[in-house]
Amino acid sequence: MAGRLIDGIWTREGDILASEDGHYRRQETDFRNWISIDPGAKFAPEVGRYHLYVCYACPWAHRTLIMRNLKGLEDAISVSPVAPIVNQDGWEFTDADSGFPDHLFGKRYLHEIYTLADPTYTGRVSVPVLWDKKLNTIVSNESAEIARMLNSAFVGVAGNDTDFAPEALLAEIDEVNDLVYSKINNGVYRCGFAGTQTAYEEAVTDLFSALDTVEARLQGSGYLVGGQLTEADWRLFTTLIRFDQVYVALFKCNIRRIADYPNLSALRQKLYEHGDVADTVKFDQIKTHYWASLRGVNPSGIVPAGPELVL
Ligand SMILES: N[C@@H](CCC(=O)N[C@@H](CS)C(=O)NCC(=O)O)C(=O)O
Repeated sequence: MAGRLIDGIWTREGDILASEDGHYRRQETDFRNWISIDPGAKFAPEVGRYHLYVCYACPWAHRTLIMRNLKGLEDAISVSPVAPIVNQDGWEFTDADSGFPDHLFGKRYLHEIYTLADPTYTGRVSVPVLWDKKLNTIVSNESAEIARMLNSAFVGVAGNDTDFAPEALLAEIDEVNDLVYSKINNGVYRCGFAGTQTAYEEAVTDLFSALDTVEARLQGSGYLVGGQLTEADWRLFTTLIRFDQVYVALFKCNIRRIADYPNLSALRQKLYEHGDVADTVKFDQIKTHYWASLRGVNPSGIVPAGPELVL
């Protein structure tokens, strides 16, 4: 999207699409610290210390919003969502009246938050970002790791101590997460941002064969791992909820819809209705973000009226 920071200076670029060989590759993230209960840890789990910068449209940021919600961490960890449309200057805040202010610093762009943490930062400016108000720096901008920390590091601090990544199931959760990440969560982007017919066909075949695999895996208990609700289900959910509304048409993920898979539809419905999770799903922002921002795949920026939302 838009651009990136080079030695702390925002540099405009075109849309992120495929590499020269036609395949889309997601870049590794840079801030990889962990909040930990270990005595003497640099980042300790304290109420009111951390802040999440997110975009409601983003499936990666969505994981962290869901975990914050599931664990009852709303009062412990504050949030500033960026506006859903990305322009040439990257993710942007608005004034309070327009609904997307930076509650901590009143900045205009997310890249200014990255340079507060590291004035010479080089790299992509992505959401989510977990910010430490005490040390004034970024703890992490890797959603998988932020979600794990929110699940595991706030025991006794969180309003709800349900463990979505229990030790006994961890190996299997990680194994399912790997498949879901590479073929489904990131798989839809590999379809949408493919630059050649071959790269697209490879991605779309991988995507639908992985959807078939998880559909079969859900048969019986309705959950992916251990017959119980785990992080693996939540990580699949953020793609499922966007799929029929966006990915089918915009990213050409159109062999089948999630509505055509009974077990995946049931999981999508069940998780959407779980607790207050529906509050983290903002369909208007999801549609606006994808259709109006990703001009490389939708040059007009027109947001389609459909499909009808059946949930
Ligand atoms: N590895 C990151 C990826 C996050 C990511 O790609 N977020 C997108 C929004 S959906 C973003 O901010 N992209 C901006 C960019 O890469 O320039 C994570 O999972 O946290």
